[in-house]
Amino acid sequence: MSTPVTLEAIRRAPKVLLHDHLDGGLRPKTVIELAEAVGYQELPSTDEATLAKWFRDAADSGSLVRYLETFAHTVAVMQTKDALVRVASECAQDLAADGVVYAEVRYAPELFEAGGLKLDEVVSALTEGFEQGSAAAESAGHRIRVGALLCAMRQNDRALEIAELAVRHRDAGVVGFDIAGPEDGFPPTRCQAAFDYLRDSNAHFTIHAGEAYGLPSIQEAVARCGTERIGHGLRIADDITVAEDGSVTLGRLAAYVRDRGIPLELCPSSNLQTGAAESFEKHPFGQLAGLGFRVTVNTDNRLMSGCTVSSEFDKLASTFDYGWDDIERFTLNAIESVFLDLDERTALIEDVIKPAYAALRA
Ligand SMILES: O=c1[nH]cnc2c1ncn2[C@H]1C[C@H](O)[C@@H](CO)O1
Ligand SMILES: [Zn+2]
Repeated sequence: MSTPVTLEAIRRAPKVLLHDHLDGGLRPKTVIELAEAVGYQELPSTDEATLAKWFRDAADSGSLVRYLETFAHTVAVMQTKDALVRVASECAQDLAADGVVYAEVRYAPELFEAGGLKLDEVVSALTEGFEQGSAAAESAGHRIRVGALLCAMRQNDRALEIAELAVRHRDAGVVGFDIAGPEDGFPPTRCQAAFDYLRDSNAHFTIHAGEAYGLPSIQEAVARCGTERIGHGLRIADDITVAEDGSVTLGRLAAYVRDRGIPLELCPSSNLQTGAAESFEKHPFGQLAGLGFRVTVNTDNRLMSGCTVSSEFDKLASTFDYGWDDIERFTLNAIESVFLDLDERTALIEDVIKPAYAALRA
């Protein structure tokens, strides 16, 4: 008898997370304690449950720009080395406890300079935190490996500097690069020099595109910048036409993205909050998965969405009636898309993922 697909069983299944923001995943208790330690007075509440609800409600704004305003509070308490180490360590432990075996966690180093830390010190502190957290998780019986993605904020015009930082740290905890922040008005080609530099350096990157802006953003990210993966990318559905008789036609861009197997880092709960999708039922995840796009399941911001990777899988499974075969397929989609070398990927697939899903189906 196959194990029923429940939230509890999904939590025990090995999962791979490609799109999770460090500053969107703090524990509410940690936000409160760090704020107290540095004398930050602007928190909307110092009660854990009230603060957790405040983040979810404020992020549930229907606009990416308003959603992003909530990060002022988490970023404010992440300005010292100790705070960074703690936040990264807890992140690794929380993901491991949720059954994540490999995560690429992203953050923007340029946001953590206000307390006097240099960019390289920020990255070293966070790498130390991820390592500490992974060691603690292993002692608690959950094995996880965390790689960092360095984001440049689209509005700050520091992309090349951050890309160089990512390359400097690529053998020390950093696996790639991304651009984040407001999408409308900040097209990916504004950061073209950074992407050209990364390609010349054989370094990996993904690009947030097709979340708060549509097809032109995805087109630039793929065709001009040469992105390996697309952060969100759900608006690729705008290039898919379904006729009255149910027949489906893909436009050139959608066909290219699907046929090249370009991974989509989908984050349904976040999309509901920013107004990119109306509901789980209407989220393009189901359509894209059905058409053979390389879809993956992600959290984006666990604090702002009150979610985990397991809860996202659970909601998708109940909405689209997915079983273990589907959950394993999305997990394999993710591990095939990571910025790790082939040996490490293969070891995770053969030694961890496949045996676990075979057991769940048995
Ligand atoms: O979904 C998102 N789209 C664009 N930017 C985002 C999203 N979620 C978080 N960010 C921003 C806010 C964070 O401060 C920054 C780096 O993690 O990335
Ligand atoms: Zn994101």
